[in-house]
Amino acid sequence: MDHFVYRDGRLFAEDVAVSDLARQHATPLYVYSRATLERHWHAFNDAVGEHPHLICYAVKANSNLGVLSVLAKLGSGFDIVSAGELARVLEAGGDAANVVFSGVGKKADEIRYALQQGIMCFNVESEPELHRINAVAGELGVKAPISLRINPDVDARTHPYISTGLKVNKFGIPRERAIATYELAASLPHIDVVGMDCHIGSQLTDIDPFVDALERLLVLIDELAEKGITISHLDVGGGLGVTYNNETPPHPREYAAAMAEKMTGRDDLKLILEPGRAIAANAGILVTEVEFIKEGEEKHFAIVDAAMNDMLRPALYSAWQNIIRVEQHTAATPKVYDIVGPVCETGDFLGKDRHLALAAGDLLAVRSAGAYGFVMASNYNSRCRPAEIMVDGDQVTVVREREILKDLWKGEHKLT
Ligand SMILES: Cc1ncc(COP(=O)(O)O)c(C=O)c1O
Ligand SMILES: N[C@@H](CCCC[NH3+])C(=O)O
Repeated sequence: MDHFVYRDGRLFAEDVAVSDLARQHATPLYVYSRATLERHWHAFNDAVGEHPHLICYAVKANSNLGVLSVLAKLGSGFDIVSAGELARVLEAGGDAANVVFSGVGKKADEIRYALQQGIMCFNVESEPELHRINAVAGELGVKAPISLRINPDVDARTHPYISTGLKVNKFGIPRERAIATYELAASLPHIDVVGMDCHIGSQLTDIDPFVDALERLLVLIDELAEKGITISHLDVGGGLGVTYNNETPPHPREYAAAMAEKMTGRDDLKLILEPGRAIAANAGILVTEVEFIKEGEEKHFAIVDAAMNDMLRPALYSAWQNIIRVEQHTAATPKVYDIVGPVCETGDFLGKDRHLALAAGDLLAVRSAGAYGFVMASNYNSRCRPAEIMVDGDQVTVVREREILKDLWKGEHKLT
């Protein structure tokens, strides 16, 4: 069941009319649905079934405190890539003991903070990082729990910018060096080897590369055991895609069940999944207002008040996001529009060649905007970043206020 639906020609987020939200909170505006977040998280968690497991939501997809707090209340774990993300998880009520720390460039300060908070595990991406973690843990007089992120060299068949599991990618430790690196880790005094990890890319729409990667890692785990190194968890990363247009990714249930099935007979190996997009993308929309209709020589443009600084995916990856009217009724004539923002870049568009009936003042919703939407927003062109709102039934919470840049115009804040 979708929680962004039309009723009597008006788009609703759960039980609240999106046009009412836009009027009250101004546009551009991100709107999230609590029920959708919960449903997606449960789809993963329930499908794994009895096998010991933990869903570690990838915070980078959407680190809004309201979103994190919904997931923390469900007992979710979290996959983080910075100290900032850890601070957000803790602020939202998440448990450090359920946090895995990924990323190729962890700084010593970040490692120290994560150790002090007692995270579950560092997903280590290189030998120098291993030495750095060992040194910081030594200073603190503790042992750092680690897993190695292995690059399984499988083709995720996704956009080249978001494929991470190939030899040419900067991520992980090559399969060929895995055993030697584990032996190094096991020899370091302040390292505790607890797991193995991989993440092969994002927006995958096929199940085969996931299964392939998992099988390759299980072979490695058995080889490791023969060398006397036993681990207690296998983290297969995130990456499950969603439907933006006509993609047909497996359902989270199907994906999680397939992963769990491969773990049959290995009850001492906890399965960790790190979904981000598949939990958050379709739990959010970006609402924007048409400022002007501009007739070009060869194109019709709808200039809207959201831009690439609010939603970067179309500009960065030529990503296609569905754009729909917030109120279906209109007297306008349908035309083929480029939906563009006010930023001074030719690449500033939310959608191209969209068949829509539009007039100035109309509200539009960019769908599937809950993941890699606000988190990739910037202040480019000194624009304010949008407010973010959580809807729960008929309840509305402003979880992030619009920035105060507007107050600059009134002279109420000093520029720094
Ligand atoms: C290590 C790691 N885990 C999890 C994710 C989440 O990926 P996705 O949002 O595609 O599920 C990412 C991003 O691709 C990642 O780099
Ligand atoms: N930001 C990307 C995905 C990157 C995944 C993170 N490793 C997107 O919008 O699709």
